[in-house]
Amino acid sequence: MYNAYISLGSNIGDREAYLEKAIQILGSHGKIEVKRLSSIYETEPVGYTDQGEFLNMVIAVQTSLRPETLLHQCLQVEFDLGREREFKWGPRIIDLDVLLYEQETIETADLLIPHPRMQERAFVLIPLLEIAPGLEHPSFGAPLENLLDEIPDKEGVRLWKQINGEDAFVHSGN
Ligand SMILES: Nc1ncnc2c1ncn2[C@@H]1O[C@H](COP(=O)(O)OP(=O)(O)OP(=O)(O)O)[C@@H](O)[C@H]1O
Ligand SMILES: Nc1nc2c(c(=O)[nH]1)N=C(CO)CN2
Repeated sequence: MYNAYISLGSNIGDREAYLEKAIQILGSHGKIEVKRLSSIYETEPVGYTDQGEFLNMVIAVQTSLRPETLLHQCLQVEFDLGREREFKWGPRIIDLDVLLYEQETIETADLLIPHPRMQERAFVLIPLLEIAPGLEHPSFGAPLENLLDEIPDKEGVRLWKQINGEDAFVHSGN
């Protein structure tokens, strides 16, 4: 089994329901076990800023799937929930990114791990550190805490809903 971290984001419609459904679907095929859930954070949009606030969270999973297949499962969840790709960094009902897969670095045409922008995104690092304190970034060889310290503006990430561990949402096989 391999350990991986996945970030989720939504800024259209019933944002919390989309996060919840995405986690349910991901865990429903039996190959991905959701081990930990961060709290949900409400976050100001980064990049393209003329859009609504996001809900963001990070989950820790254990899986027998290799990274490419894990990515495909994530893209399938986006498809199942009806995501339409409008434009890069634009509004979306659901977005799933594979942040880390063990301590591997992967660079293929379709998949970059660690996620290439995770180190500059407080909306990723804050929930990730909540469930995985002490984790190191495989490429920089630096603790994620240090990378978060280097991000100047973190006020745009606010705790929205505290999640208490494993039984917060129904997941893994349901
Ligand atoms: N680690 C990764 N996790 C998710 N998608 C990835 C990853 N590495 C590469 N990709 C590719 O990125 C594509 C998804 O891009 P998408 O439109 O969701 O980007 P975005 O969410 O708008 O921007 P960003 O990548 O900055 O979060 C996927 O089709 C996938 O092939
Ligand atoms: N706050 C926030 N901003 C974003 C997000 C996101 O999930 N949260 N996702 C983006 C593209 O992946 C671009 N900007």
